[in-house]
Amino acid sequence: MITVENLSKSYGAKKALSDISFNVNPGRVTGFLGPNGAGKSTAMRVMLGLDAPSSGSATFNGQRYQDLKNPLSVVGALLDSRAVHPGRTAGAHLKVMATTHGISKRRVDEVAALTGLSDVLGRRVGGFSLGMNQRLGIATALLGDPQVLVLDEPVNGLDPEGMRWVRGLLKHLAAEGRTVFLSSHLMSEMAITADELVVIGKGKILAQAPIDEFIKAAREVTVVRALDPAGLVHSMKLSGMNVTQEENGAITVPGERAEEIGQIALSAGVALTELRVESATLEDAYMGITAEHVEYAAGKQAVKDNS
Ligand SMILES: Nc1ncnc2c1ncn2[C@@H]1O[C@H](COP(=O)(O)OP(=O)(O)OP(=O)(O)O)[C@@H](O)[C@H]1O
Repeated sequence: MITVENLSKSYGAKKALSDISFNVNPGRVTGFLGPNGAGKSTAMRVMLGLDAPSSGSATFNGQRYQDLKNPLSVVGALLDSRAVHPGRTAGAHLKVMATTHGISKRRVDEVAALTGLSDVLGRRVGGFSLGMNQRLGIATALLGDPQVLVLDEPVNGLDPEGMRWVRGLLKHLAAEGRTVFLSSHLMSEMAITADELVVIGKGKILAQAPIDEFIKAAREVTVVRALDPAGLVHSMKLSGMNVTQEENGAITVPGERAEEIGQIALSAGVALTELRVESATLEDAYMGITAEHVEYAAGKQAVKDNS
């Protein structure tokens, strides 16, 4: 379990994190989503003790990362997969990490096999593709067989097969009861990987919810087409519906209203050619919430400027 409480971080006058609080629970994959510059990497760096918070705290099962006796066996982290010395071989890197943290050499072979790196352990990291670097970063994070994983953009640079592999691995680790926390810009990937979402914008938490609820909260729309659209729109408006006629000829109404529209069409004697409810996607929900945040911020700024 990761607990982030009232965490703030400023770089000079720049507030990268403003009083953020959230929990990341075991047994689930939790996605950390936010636009560029939202504060995801800063939050992860502070959580892992690489940057000091201005105030607040982040703990792993109640302990700060800096206070953990065997950090690699509690928290596995991937922040920048290119941070490994390019002249070192992948095997040497993993062995050094294992030796300095009291982890057996056998575990190096296990994580290499798990991440598909067994055949390239003798190759220098400088010649690795971004995808191979990511695999090495994930192998390093798994070395200590940790209960918690904190991964910044783990699928960055992976091909579709690699992405599928990471997705399967993260779901498997969560199913074993581990806490998995990852950031990603890839909305489609997050939609099929994460169980839970924490959304951040401009250093503030905008939402934390199970991904299904998050998407459900975004607006659904009922789409209808008819042989006599003008007649149907007239009848729908008489019933008090908030109707929009789209340029492509479709008629849309906010919410799930298919049954009511079917009844109205029947009473009006209008034949329907299409009637369906369109659900929001993760991207719709995300764009909605981050756009609202931008509008809100602009409003606040305008008030400030006028005062
Ligand atoms: N060392 C630093 N010095 C000054 N400002 C910083 C520093 N690190 C981050 N920032 C600023 O803090 C804010 C948050 O940055 P951060 O890298 O955490 O965002 P992010 O959500 O990870 O973005 P991205 O998705 O682009 O990686 C940004 O405005 C960034 O410019």
